[in-house]
Formats: sequence, structure tokens, C-alpha cells
Amino acid sequence: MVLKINRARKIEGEIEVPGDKSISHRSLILGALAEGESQIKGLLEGEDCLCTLKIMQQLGVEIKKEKAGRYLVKGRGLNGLQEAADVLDCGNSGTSMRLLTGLLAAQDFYSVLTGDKSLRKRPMARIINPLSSMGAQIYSRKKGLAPLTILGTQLTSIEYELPVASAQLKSSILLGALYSPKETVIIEPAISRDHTEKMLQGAGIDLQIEADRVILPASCQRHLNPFQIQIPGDISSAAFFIAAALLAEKGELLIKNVGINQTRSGFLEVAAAMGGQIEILNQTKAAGEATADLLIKPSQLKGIEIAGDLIPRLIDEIPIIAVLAVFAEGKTIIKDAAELRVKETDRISAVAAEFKKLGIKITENPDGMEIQGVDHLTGGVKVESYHDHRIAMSLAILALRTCDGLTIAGSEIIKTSFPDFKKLLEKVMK
Ligand SMILES: O=C(O)C1=C[C@@H](OP(=O)(O)O)[C@@H](O)[C@H](O)C1
Ligand SMILES: C=C(OP(=O)(O)O)C(=O)O
Repeated sequence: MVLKINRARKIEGEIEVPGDKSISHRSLILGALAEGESQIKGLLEGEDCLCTLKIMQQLGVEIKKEKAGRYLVKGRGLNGLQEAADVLDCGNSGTSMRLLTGLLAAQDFYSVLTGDKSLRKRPMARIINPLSSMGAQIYSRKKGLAPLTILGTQLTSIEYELPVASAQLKSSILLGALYSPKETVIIEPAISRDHTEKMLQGAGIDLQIEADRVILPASCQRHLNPFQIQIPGDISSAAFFIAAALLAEKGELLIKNVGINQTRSGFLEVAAAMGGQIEILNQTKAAGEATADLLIKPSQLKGIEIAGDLIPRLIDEIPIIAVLAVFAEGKTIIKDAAELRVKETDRISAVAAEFKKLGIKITENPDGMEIQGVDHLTGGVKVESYHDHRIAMSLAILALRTCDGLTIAGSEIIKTSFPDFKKLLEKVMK
């Protein structure tokens, strides 16, 4: 599917973005493991989360849709999942595959997890290795690639230092560790998103969080309480609209009810450091997660350096930060972000290749990129999504500042995380 986006000088209005993708996956999984019925409001109905939803149903969990975004999950307890009759398809979703592998490794049945062409190229050895040390029996294609075959078994605990700051890896180990009576310790090289920890604690699991580690104390009898959750708007989706409003010439955009959890909100810090005018209003907490309304005004941006521990706190926002950098004065340098090479596509080379088509000066480095700001972009060319939703949406926002717009090929992939992206963008383009 091809998406044509034209120049927009004014971005204005009041919107809400769909529910947080990370929290949506976790609500479905943890709801299924709870003892009783959980109610989820604001679930993201993007394809990634719908894959998790379908897999939980295949594992015997009853999940009822009451209305848009509102679901009842009939939890079966930690030991109530059933063997699925078929292969479990994670589609494009790394979160589904990595979290569910940890969970399924500890069940007393056999499972096979697969995914689309992109997911079958993404590294799974990072979860297979620690889970195998816990006793898991997981078989993969060469180099740890999916499909994965899992012969569920009793897992033991682990003390493990993560080789990368990855919330998927941390969560995968934690889900498996719930089934071990011994203590598990996970040490992080830098803080990654902590939704799993917050939600497990919220469901009554004793979990200790220290500066660089998460500890699941020994326990013979763990169980999860059912919960009610209102999922906040996804800051990773909001980032596209924040960028559109910052780069506009005129207007003002209010985005209501966005999750601003500290471990996720690095984008807001970067946008502010670049000179972006973003007011954080009506801060509150919903289900342990900080939320706020964001008021964004057109801003003159300047280039900065982005590196170190900040990277995991904005990892999915780097393609859209690269778009901000194109229209910032001076140079923006992004370092320590080699993880971008193993996302839905290699996001460093995808951004570099597509920006070069537009005449933007960008240098690709092994762990990041350097972008020189421009005054003016002609556009009028066809660019590619690389089957990556965040690349497609970043290019759509870039198009708003080109004279002749852009045509984005492969835009159907946007539905993995933001099905109404185009509709919402058209609503605020004036
Ligand atoms: O745990 C999660 O929900 C996610 C963690 C991040 O991946 P990594 O754990 O691979 O960094 C992020 O890129 C992904 O979109 C969602
Ligand atoms: C990397 C992403 O997701 P996942 O790893 O779940 O495919 C993303 O949404 O940008």
C-alpha cells in the first residue's frame, strides 16, 4: 500500500493516541496468568497486540471483547495454560515472541512460535541463552532464529547480567522465573522500560527493584491477582505527532493522556534539549504508570548529541528523532544505538538510505548516525517502509515539511502499532 503525504504548514487540534503497545501485550499475558477476571480498557488493537491476544486464546484463555479497546480476560492462574493445537504466530512482534518464549519454556507442554519474514530474522539467542541456563529446552534455526520449538519444563532460577539493555529480554526471564521457587536476579547495563515489573508488583508479586537490578525473591507459592487497567496513550505513537507539531509553522497540538513513565520518556527530554516547546500538563498516575497531557507548539530546533543510558529510554523514537534532526540547526549525533540494527529492520541503514534519496546529509555509523540540518527539502520522491511501522510513520512526518510531499511504499505495516495513524494525521493537518 502506498501512502501519499503532502506538506502541512499548520498542525492543530486535540487528540488521543492509542493505548501503549508494551503495556497492552503485558496486560493480556499477565491477565491470563491471574487468578480471576481482569478488565482492560484502552488496549491497543494493533496487529502486534492482536497476535498476543490470539496466542493467549490458543493457550486456552478466554478473552472477551466488550467494546473497542475494552476486554475481559479470564485468568487461568500460573498453571492453567493449555497446549495449543497449532503453531503460535507472533506476526511482526518481537515483544510477543520474546515474552511468550520465557512463559512457554516453563509450561508442561510443547509450543512452536513463529513470525513474519522480519521477525524470523531477529535475534532470539539473547533469550534462548539465559532461559537455557534456567533449564529451558528451546530449539531454533541456525544462529538462534525463529521458528522456535519449546519443550516446556520445570525451570530453575538465575542470576543474570543482561548483555543489552532490553526490556523484552528482562521480561522474558522474569516470566520464566515466576515458575522457579528460587530467587532470580536480573542485572541491567542501563535502565530499560519497567512495565513488567510495575504490573507484576501491581498483581501482588513480591519484586524488589534496585538501581541496576530486579530481584524476584524465593517463593514456593506465587500467584497473580486479577486487575483492572486503563492503559495510557503510547508515548512512542505520540512522538510522531509531537514531532509534526514541533516542525509545523503554525498551530498548537494537545495530546491527551500520554504515558510518561520515566523509563520511556527520553524522547520528551531530547525534544526539549533540541529547543522543542512541550508543556506537560495534568500529570497523574493510572495503574502505577505516570500519564499527562502534552501541549506542543512550533519550535526552532537545534542539533544535539544523544548517547549512553538515554538510548534505551527512547529506543523506538530514534527514527522520528532523526526527522527532527533534519530540520534542526547544526548537526545531531546519535551514538550507542546499535540495537537499532536488530529491530523490525536495520533502522540505521533504513533511515540513512531514505534520507539520502531526499538529499539529506547523513552519515551512518555502526552504532548510530550523524545528521546535518537543512533549511528546505524538495521531496517529491518515493520512499520505502522496509516493512517497519516506525520507518513508515517517521517518513510520513518528514513529508509534512517537504515542498512536494512524499510517497511511502509499504505503508500497510503501520497497522502493527497504529492502525488509525493516517486518519489522526489528516485530522490535525490544517
Ligand atoms: O518490552 C517491550 O515492550 C519493548 C522493548 C523494546 O525492545 P528491546 O527489549 O528489544 O529493547 C522496544 O524496542 C519494543 O518496541 C518494545
Ligand atoms: C521494536 C518494536 O517492537 P517489537 O520489538 O515488539 O517488534 C517497535 O515497536 O518499535
